[in-house]
Amino acid sequence: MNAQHSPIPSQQQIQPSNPQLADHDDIATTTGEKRKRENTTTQPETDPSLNPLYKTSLCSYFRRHLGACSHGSTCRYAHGEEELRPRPDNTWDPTSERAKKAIKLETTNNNDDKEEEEEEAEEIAMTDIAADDGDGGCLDTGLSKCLVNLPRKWHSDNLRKFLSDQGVVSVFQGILFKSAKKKKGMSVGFVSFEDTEQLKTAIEELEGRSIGNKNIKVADVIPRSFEQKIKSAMAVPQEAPQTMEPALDGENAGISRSSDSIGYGDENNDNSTQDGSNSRAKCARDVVTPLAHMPYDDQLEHKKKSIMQMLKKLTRNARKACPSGVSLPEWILKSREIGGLPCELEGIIESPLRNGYRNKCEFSVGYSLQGKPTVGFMLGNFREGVTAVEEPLGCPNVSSIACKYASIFQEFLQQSDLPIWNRFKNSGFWRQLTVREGRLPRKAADIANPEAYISEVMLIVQVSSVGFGDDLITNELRGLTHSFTTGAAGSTPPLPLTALVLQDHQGISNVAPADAPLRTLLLPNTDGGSDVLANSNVVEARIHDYISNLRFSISPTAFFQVNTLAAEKLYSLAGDWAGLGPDTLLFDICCGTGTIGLTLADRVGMVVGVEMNASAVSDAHRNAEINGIKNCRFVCAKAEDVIGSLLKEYLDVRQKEGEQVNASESRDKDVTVEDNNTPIDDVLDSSNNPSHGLGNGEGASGHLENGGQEIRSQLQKSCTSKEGSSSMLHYKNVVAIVDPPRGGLHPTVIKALRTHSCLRRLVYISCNPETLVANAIELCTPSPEKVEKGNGSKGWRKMSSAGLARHRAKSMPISEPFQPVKSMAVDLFPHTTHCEMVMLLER
Ligand SMILES: C[S@@+](CC[C@H](N)C(=O)[O-])C[C@H]1O[C@@H](n2cnc3c(N)ncnc32)[C@H](O)[C@@H]1O
Repeated sequence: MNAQHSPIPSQQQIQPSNPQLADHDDIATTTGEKRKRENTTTQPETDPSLNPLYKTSLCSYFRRHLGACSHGSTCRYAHGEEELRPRPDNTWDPTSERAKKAIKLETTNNNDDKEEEEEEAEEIAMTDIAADDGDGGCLDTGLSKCLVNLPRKWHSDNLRKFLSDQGVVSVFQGILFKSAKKKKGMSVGFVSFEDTEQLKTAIEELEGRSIGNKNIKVADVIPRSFEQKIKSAMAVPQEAPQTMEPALDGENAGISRSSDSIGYGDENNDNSTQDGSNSRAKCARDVVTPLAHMPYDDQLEHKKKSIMQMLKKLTRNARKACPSGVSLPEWILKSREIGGLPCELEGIIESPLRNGYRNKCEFSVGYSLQGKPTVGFMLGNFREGVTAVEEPLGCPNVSSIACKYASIFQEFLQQSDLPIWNRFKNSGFWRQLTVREGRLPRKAADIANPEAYISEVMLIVQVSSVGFGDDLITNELRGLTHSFTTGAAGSTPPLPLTALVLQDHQGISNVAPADAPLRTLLLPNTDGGSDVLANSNVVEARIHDYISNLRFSISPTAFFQVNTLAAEKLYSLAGDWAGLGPDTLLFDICCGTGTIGLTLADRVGMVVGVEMNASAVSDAHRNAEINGIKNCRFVCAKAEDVIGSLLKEYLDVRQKEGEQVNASESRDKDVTVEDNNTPIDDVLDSSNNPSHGLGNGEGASGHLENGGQEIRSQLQKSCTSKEGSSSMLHYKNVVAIVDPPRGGLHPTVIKALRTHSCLRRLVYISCNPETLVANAIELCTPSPEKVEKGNGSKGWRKMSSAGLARHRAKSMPISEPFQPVKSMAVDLFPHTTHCEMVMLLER
């Protein structure tokens, strides 16, 4: 046997000094040099294919002598690309076509990345500049232009000098302007003008000019959000002072709330510049439903494209975060074949209802542009000094029933003795009206007249009662109740009215914490017979809706998807992708009123839901009961506080089962709250961790801010359920469906899901593709050989969510990554830029 070209690799042979290169005579290296044969000794023969380096290098004899290798099929080297196997570190023989392809892909992606970073930086800089016109105010887009193709090295002074030096029309004074701004490194600058005359002259002057070999382009300033567009069209209501105030709350600062509410601060706070509309937004319809001017098919196409852009970030960032020395996972290598996507985007499911689909609308109380007390949508952003409110009449996503209630309330306010909330002074009484609708069960065919199926309505009036006398309040509430009941009864057809709730909230923003006091106001008989007990607390307010033929009871502050029929499609898709069966244990993380788990309960062995909103959890229990579902357990806690313990509890039992551990021992074992990776005390501190910077809206403001002891005992109580413990032994398939708020999953939850290797499949439902991508980067990036410890998170505030995720991925404990398998969008929000997404991750 030819010892120098032995068909059987020896142990020595598989440990070359450079493990990337197999021990082979004359093997070509990456640099093209030929490596000398190494002395090897023949080892006892074992099955050569078991050797990790078997067929991981191309056979040079085979290549050079056109297929003639004396070892034939016993050769340990690959005879051609087809036989070639990846190396243990997942790289390919550097002389192979596959390796060359990977290198090419990496180079292209690096370039893409660079471009992406530049674009991102430019976008941020543009926004920074555009948001500040130099007077601390906001840019008037009507009197501003951006100049494109400026030298990157210029800063504002260069731009000002350039403008002053120009002048054919205005030869002596150069181009007149109000302010000119440019950031070094960007090719775009902003110029604003005092009046249209200045603007017109400047355009004439700049037309056709070039700097170096680049033609200057004068473009419209397209603001990042509607706020700038609207600003100039908005008069600050007469009540409010004309000064600018700093942004103080999520609602008005444009920080998104959960996707279940409608108001300027969330769904409406879109990047409207991407909707193809250049018209100035002047009405609530444009603000709330910026895509309403497009045919529905175009809206879907638009959403699909923007989701694709976002998904590509997952590929780019996971590749960038892939530790050196670890080869790129297959899904990244394959992404090139599908345009850089991490997996196929299988399409977008349309909403069964396009108009009036919202079952929940939050109407602000304020003044119209004409100074009239109004109930509807804010036309702009408080930060920009816009507090004007317009009636919701033209907004296609709002039902006519919700519009009617807004107008009944508006009429009432016009004669109320209590003041409307003033956002500048943080004073006043009436703040907001929320209309929640419950519908009858229906079939798809019923959607021809969807409003006929609205059978229940809950009204939630938010007030700030501090400083107002009880008698006055009681009197006003009596009048309010009367207005709603008579208004509802007097409409044609009469409006359903199931519950009227008062929410007392003192905070600056209208976004009330889950524990803001609620009071149910008794409604008089429709014949006006009984008196209104305005301060009664007796009746529990709730409405009902149906998903997949299950009845759901919903309390005032519990989350419920705003488009019930589309939500049904979303949940059934998630269920189909989750690979469910009788031996499945399904974790429903961020379960709300239990919708996902309960609608899928008949397809699995058991559901464990986790939700932090106590009312929603109590609804979930009630919903299980009214639908006769017995295989669900709901835990009331922040997911980050309990997920590690729950996974450990269930998955450890599985493992033990595999190890033939006595089942009764498992049944009786005490549940502990410690987690392999995050002891409970650490977890409880995690809200202080600055690296949790994904703007985890709802997640950040939990009502369960109790100590570790309380959570421990709560968990122990809920975890010692006999039923749960005894039946968990049968589950071979463990799946998680996560449906977090816009901020995405807490890092502790991501870490727990990733490091519990028994969890093989994860379905991620997201109302915010950006945080889905950020979370998926952490879930899908391969582990390094050695984890970086304590690399801090300095500067995390400035990082993009993807950058932060890459940073976190570095310190993720070594674990098998997930792979994106497929994704699909579901349009729950027609006429807006928002969309739900489902992504299947597997490992
Ligand atoms: C998008 S909703 C989904 C609810 C439910 N899956 C559904 O479709 O009806 C997100 C839910 O997560 C809950 N939530 C937010 N942060 C949470 C956290 N840290 N832990 C557990 N639940 C949380 C919210 O209260 C809300 O009910």
